[in-house]
Amino acid sequence: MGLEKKSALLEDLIQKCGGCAVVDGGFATQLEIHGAAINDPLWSAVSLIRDPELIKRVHTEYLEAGADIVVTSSYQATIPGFLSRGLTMEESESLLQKSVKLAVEARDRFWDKVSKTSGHSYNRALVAASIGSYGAYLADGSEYSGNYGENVNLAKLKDFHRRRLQVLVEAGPDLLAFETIPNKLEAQACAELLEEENVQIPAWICFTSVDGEKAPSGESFEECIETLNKSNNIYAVGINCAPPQFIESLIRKFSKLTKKAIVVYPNSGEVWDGKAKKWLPSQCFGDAEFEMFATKWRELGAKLIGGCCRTTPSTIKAISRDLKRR
Ligand SMILES: C[S+](C)CC[C@H](N)C(=O)O
Ligand SMILES: N[C@@H](CCS)C(=O)O
Ligand SMILES: [Zn+2]
Repeated sequence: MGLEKKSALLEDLIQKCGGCAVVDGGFATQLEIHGAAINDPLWSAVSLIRDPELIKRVHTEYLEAGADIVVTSSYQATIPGFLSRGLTMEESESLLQKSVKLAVEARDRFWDKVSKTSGHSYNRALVAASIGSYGAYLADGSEYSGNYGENVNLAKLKDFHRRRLQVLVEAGPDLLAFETIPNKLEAQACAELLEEENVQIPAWICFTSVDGEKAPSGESFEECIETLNKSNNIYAVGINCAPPQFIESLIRKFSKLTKKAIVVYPNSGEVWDGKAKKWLPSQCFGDAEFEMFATKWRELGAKLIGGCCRTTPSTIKAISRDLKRR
């Protein structure tokens, strides 16, 4: 299936949902709720090695909560990350494939079950392969600073992303989800790579923001989005893993900067301490607030809405209830 047909699948889903589809919530968060220890350089991707069944369980919980799109466990799954743990190239690539396979299996099993029941309100979900930023791989919090140092240039970022992208594409997800991109250079690298590799799967590119106005690097979103607007591969642009109170004004800003669909899935409002590797208590929003926010974000034109870190299936249930009411 080519790019146009796959994009049409996403468009159909958005339409079936009444104009706005629900993305799942914090994947790592739900792993931790089930007791997974992910304080590790591979973070949530360590579960691909240790507990693949738990990954399927978490995907299923988000599907049950009403997610129309599930995001795979590959955010911090990288070939260099796996190699530096002593895995072979073959094993590393097989774990990447597995991240897609697990989500597809969970989706198919769930859909097989619910599509046979009468009166259900679920849609057949799509699987988005997560592609975390270079900063996520560095595991030093730099997905929230955008500061990759002077030695990181466009070629290096493309090299970092290339093989993982190829393997994930080969595994056949419905979508590609570039997550927590903190600067213009990496957004450009991802967009150019999609074209160079002739990828036939629609992608979204999500940035983080720590001030509610700009990318973490300090670059304006106008600069960051410019290259993305020219790309046929990119279906949606937006924000993930930033605090929810920033989202309203960022949707307003993005609507002026792009004709692409807008995707938003913020975290709970807590702040990641990259050194201590833990979430710091901050202004934290609960399910009821997310439900109200989601109504507003939809009115402002977001086409894909969900949650990121520290949100859970109950957050997604609240968002889904709200967005599918009309
Ligand atoms: C989205 S952050 C909380 C992911 C974890 C981070 N890259 C780290 O490894 O420290
Ligand atoms: N998809 C990742 C994003 C982390 S910012 C997760 O939910 O674990
Ligand atoms: Zn997150």
